[in-house]
Amino acid sequence: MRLENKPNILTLTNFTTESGAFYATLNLSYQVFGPALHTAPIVVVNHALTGNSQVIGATGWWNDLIGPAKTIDTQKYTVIAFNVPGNGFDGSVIESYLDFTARDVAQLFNLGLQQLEINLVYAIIGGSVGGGIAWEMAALSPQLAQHLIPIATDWKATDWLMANCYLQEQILNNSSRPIEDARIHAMLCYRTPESFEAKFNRTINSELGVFNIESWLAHHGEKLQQRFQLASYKLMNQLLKTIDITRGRGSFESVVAPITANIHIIGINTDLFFTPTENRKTNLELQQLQLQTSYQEIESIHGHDAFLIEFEQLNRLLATVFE
Ligand SMILES: CC(=O)SCCNC(=O)CCNC(=O)[C@H](O)C(C)(C)COP(=O)(O)OP(=O)(O)OC[C@H]1O[C@@H](n2cnc3c(N)ncnc32)[C@H](O)[C@@H]1OP(=O)(O)O
Ligand SMILES: N[C@@H](CCO)C(=O)O
Repeated sequence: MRLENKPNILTLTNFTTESGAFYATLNLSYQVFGPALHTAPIVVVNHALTGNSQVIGATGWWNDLIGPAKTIDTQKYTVIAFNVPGNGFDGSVIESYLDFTARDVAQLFNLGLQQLEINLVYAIIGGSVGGGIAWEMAALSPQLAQHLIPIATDWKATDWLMANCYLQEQILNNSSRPIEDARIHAMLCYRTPESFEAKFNRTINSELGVFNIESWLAHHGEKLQQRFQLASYKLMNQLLKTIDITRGRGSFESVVAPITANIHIIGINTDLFFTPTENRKTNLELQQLQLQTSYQEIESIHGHDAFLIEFEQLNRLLATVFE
């Protein structure tokens, strides 16, 4: 799948990943929405697993939150969104998905901002793996953002999340229909039993002669197969499982202490991937360290994907940050 408009491209040179892989050059693409760069406060938006830099527009994935006169008002804020190199939407190529961690991508995004002479942004916001990359960006450049808004995410992948990513990787490497089968499994993590019951209630798809939950899962599998590449899925899955701002750096306290941003954590009461329990713990630890932090929760039966569904709540929770 292509982006609606050709993205801008930055060339980053001599980049060594956390795992020691050397890239002489890497292309980092981005899109800008709203006022030109350097003419208004900047909001960095990080995409999630199957997203891209097209945050708004005909195929935009956050149109309900971002745009003219929306909560993140593109008449007031310049929105910049990078593509994760290798996400399949901009032609950028990486050698192996195993080379990269969430922190590497955060480092690339921060280098991209530096190349654009952006030293301070109003906010960094992202959902799921995009929120994890936002945490990593703040840990790498603690004074970069005035507001850090991690949604449906945390500063670390838990063992439960790693376990599901491992299963995703097994499917992606071994199945004869890797993208379809991986997406079917992933949908069980992105939603909840209550969400399925509310949608389908054991009904049968009379046209296909299968349960509606089955045809719905098959539909999501086929849809992703049409719009996403296998190598990109493997990479995004690898990024999800490697979120951890403390890896190789010491204690959580020492890593977060220098962060000057006002941290607005937004969780989802039914998120199976990044649980509200973990989010509350993070908020409490930040409070104890006297960082500027708050925790708010989206209430939804839909689980992790609620950050792409519950826009009324998301708009309300973010209104004060962007008013
Ligand atoms: C932040 C990011 O980067 S994400 C980037 C964008 N990501 C995505 O778009 C992810 C894929 N999409 C989704 O996960 C969802 O569409 C969301 C989260 C965006 C919205 O969820 P919902 O509005 O609840 O839609 P839901 O998951 O029920 O799916 C609806 C689809 O299932 C289809 N469907 C519904 N019931 C059935 C059924 N019984 N059998 C088969 N298909 C069905 C609908 O026709 C619809 O199809 P379409 O999407 O091709 O139009
Ligand atoms: N539905 C989301 C889930 C990942 O957080 C996506 O496809 O990107």
